[in-house]
Amino acid sequence: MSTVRAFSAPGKALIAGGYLVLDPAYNAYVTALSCRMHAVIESREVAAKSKITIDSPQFGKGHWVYEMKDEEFRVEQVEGDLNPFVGAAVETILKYVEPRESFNYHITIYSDAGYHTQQDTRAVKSGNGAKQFLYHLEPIGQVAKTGLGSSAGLVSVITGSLLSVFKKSSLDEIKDKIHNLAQISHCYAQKKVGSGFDVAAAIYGSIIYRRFHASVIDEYFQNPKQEKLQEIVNNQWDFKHVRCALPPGIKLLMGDISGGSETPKLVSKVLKWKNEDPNTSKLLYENLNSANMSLVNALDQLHKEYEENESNYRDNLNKFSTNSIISSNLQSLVNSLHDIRQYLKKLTNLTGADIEPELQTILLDACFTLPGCFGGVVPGAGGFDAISLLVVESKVDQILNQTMSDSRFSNVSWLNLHEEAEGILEENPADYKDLSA
Ligand SMILES: Nc1ncnc2c1ncn2[C@@H]1O[C@H](COP(=O)(O)OP(=O)(O)OP(=O)(O)O)[C@@H](O)[C@H]1O
Ligand SMILES: C[C@@](O)(CCOP(=O)(O)O)CC(=O)O
Repeated sequence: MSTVRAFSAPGKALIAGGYLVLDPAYNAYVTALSCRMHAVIESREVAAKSKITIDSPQFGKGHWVYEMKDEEFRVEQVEGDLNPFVGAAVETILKYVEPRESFNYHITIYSDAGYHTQQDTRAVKSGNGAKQFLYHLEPIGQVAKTGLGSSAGLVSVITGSLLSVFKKSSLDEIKDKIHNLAQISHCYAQKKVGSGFDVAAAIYGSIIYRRFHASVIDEYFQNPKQEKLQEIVNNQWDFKHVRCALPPGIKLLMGDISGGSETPKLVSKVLKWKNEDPNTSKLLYENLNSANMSLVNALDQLHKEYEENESNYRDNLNKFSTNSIISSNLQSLVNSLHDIRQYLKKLTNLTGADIEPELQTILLDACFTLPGCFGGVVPGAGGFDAISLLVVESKVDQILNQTMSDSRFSNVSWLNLHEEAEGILEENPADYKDLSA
């Protein structure tokens, strides 16, 4: 195997399951996106001390060096500002692998344009033209993010690339271990055990996801010993990640509202209300979950319809986009998106958290009148960040044109993104040459 290898992992949109995904009782529907995080890893001549260097050349001060200190596999950062996600990924992997031989790995990170604002950037293409990335002047912490899960992608590609080279393995052989390690590192960097759907999507791609129990990771945080880490990472975790993808001809269209939301604040309001009113919240969660599962079921039925009779399926999509007859499976898709919104709106009113605020309600209602639109939701934690629509693929250009001259959509920027259902992948290192010059 060559000494240079490259990996990429996708960003995500949580289409159904916001808030519920924090509870291992419920399933969520997560779509992996064409916006990906990349890592190119190279083994360099070993110096006096074993070390790992990480460069993120698209951002100011994007340079971090970590040295391994002793037989305890302790790591010390010797260059660069604090980056908790990079630090946690490096530290955790070294503790897990316990490398006995000296090493000197150099990782270069590249992130696709969709993760961050595109203002004040310069585009740089790789030598063979296969990849293009935007370069910012500011350090990463000062560049506005879009909420597609850059930290989950980052931790996943660092973990994936390092474990692949230390174990001299292909990704498929060690994917579950990469997942477990990345979840632990991501939680450690965030100082809390979250639902983990963003890391799971970075590793496994588009998935129906049910979270692991927080105790799996808490156990290690309480006893952060090497043996404990190895035991936990090597165990089979009790969580669900079933591959999924949108049915053919149906596209996810994401619109950026650039309003910004503070997810932790929204989550703490919802959890406070849930504790204070367990009966009402239980009923609402159950109803919201039924609507989420109706969406999953409608998408599944549409896949089946396509497999059974493709021309009939395509005909139904065409009829829907010309506002004529609507097939029962497409009607279920429309109904489920509508129901999800009703319950999210209820959650908004009961908790006081701006999950589907009035402005988003007006916008989503307007979207529903667009040609070929099945409906849409506020993805993830909701708020003023973004909207996600499901639309007939062949109508996308018409939607983009029509909304350009319609004042109801004046604060929406349609994102140049689509579903790319694949999780972490090995890439061709030649595609990243001459980028960081
Ligand atoms: N290209 C990158 N290079 C280096 N560090 C990065 C890069 N992208 C993200 N990070 C790290 O991840 C942090 C952002 O993570 P955070 O979880 O706040 O946002 P996100 O994952 O993009 O969005 P969200 O969690 O809302 O989906 C940055 O401050 C930085 O530490
Ligand atoms: C509200 C929550 O369920 C989803 C947050 O999703 P996002 O980061 O807004 O895509 C919280 C979580 O699962 O981390």
